[in-house]
Amino acid sequence: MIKQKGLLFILSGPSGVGKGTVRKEIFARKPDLKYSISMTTRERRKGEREGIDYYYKTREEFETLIKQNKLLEYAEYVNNYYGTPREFVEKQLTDGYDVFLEIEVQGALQVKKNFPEGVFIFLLPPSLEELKNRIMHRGTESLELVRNRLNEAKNEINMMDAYDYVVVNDDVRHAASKVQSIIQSEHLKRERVAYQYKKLLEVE
Ligand SMILES: Nc1nc2c(ncn2[C@@H]2O[C@H](COP(=O)(O)OP(=O)(O)O)[C@@H](O)[C@H]2O)c(=O)[nH]1
Ligand SMILES: Nc1ncnc2c1ncn2[C@@H]1O[C@H](COP(=O)(O)OP(=O)(O)O)[C@@H](O)[C@H]1O
Repeated sequence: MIKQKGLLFILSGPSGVGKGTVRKEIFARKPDLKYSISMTTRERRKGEREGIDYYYKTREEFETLIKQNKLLEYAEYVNNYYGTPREFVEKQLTDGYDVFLEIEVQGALQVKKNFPEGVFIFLLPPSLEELKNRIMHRGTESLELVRNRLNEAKNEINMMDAYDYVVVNDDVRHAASKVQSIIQSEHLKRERVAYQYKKLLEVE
């Protein structure tokens, strides 16, 4: 029997909406999914670990990876590069595993171009006011950066139509459950299509 390819899920949305938080909640539940660890040129934060949170690269190393076409997508975000390793994702999908990306909007739109069969999930804040609170409470940004990020968020929210699903991140556990339901329902959808196709062949 031919092994079915895995599905690719992309969780994206504006900065500060809670992508990282929701992703961690989903993975704490030990789902049957492979998380794609990104590469970045940003400094390693306290508590972060190489190969668990990110693969940390110099700008030079990252630019070599770009030239060698080793990234499925990449984006420059607040003066740092972030990108998804192509080989890991393709290998897991071919081996039949589902892969989960948590990336910003520019990168998600690149994946959409190259990988339209992916399942694109947009995480939306309950309101812009709440988004501002979340960015400020995270405390890693100056007031000017908060303002820039909010303006950027408005442009990013306009890209929502390009996505298959929208999930409001009102409560972390609730949002994580909604994303898990989407994953389940995409599997059911695929099984149904496969079943109908098999039936069709039987009739012939
Ligand atoms: N395009 C792209 N974005 C990524 C990737 N990995 C992480 N990001 C996004 O980069 C942004 C900054 O991430 P990070 O520096 O960890 O800070 P955070 O704002 O605390 O999550 C977040 O929106 C992440 O979702 C990637 O591989 N590609
Ligand atoms: N549902 C939520 N309710 C309240 N605060 C949240 C929620 N989701 C995330 N946060 C908080 O918002 C801030 C931004 O979350 P983070 O996961 O870093 O966002 P992103 O990865 O999208 O930039 C963090 O301080 C996080 O604890």
